[in-house]
Amino acid sequence: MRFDVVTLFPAIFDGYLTQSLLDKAIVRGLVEIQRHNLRDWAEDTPHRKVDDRPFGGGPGMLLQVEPTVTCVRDVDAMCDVPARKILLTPQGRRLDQRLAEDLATSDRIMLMCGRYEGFDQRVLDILQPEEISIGDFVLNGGEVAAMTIIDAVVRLLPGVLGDEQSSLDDSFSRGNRMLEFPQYTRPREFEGHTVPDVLLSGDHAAIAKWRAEQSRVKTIDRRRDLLPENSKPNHEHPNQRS
Ligand SMILES: N#Cc1c(-c2ccc3ccn(Cc4cccnc4)c3c2)n[nH]c1N
Repeated sequence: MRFDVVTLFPAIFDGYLTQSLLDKAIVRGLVEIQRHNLRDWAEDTPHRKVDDRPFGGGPGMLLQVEPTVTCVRDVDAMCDVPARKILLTPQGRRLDQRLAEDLATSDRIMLMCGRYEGFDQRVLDILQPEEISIGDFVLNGGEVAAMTIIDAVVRLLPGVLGDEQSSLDDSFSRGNRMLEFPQYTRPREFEGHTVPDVLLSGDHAAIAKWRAEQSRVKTIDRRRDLLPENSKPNHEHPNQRS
């Protein structure tokens, strides 16, 4: 899979791209991530300006339609595989595991990271990107959301996680809508806190039963909405692909 990230701050991704799981996936050719600085498409070259004040007044600045549309079209054309265009915005469809799994089926994804107050509306009208939000809180730009999407998607790609780390049993993965059971490792005791005896018993049936019960109790306590009898579909955003 290839990701193309359009951003005013490509350097934000430097540390992220060298973290082990992603770095290994890149080295193994399982994923490719290309960054594109929107300022490289600025018409006003001395100041590389790509933003301006909103018509009709209001706070802040908007990213202008001309450099953005030109950039996205140029980036899309850099590779034969057309990119699935995703625009990060607080107004987008909420990212969840189901959407991450859908995104993981794409061969190429372009992540459009805005800043300031976002993009001129004509960027959305012309390019028709899918709009995705990572949650009901306000960030300063799309870059953190883009990294979140890359993180959630790359771990789902075949071969990225070893079998022992399979994402299949994760909370939320592939329809699994239960929170994870508590986990323990060495030492067996720390400051008087011990490991549940069942986990040391070697009785795999009893361990499985205990873990299932722990997941159920935790889910009821914290995320009753995840239980099948309470689940509601995550309605697709109006401009979301089916
Ligand atoms: N995805 C996602 C997001 C964002 C987000 C994404 C892109 C941009 C570009 C600019 N801002 C600031 C901004 C502030 C106020 C109004 N509109 C925009 C962004 C916020 N915030 N929260 C999310 N879950």
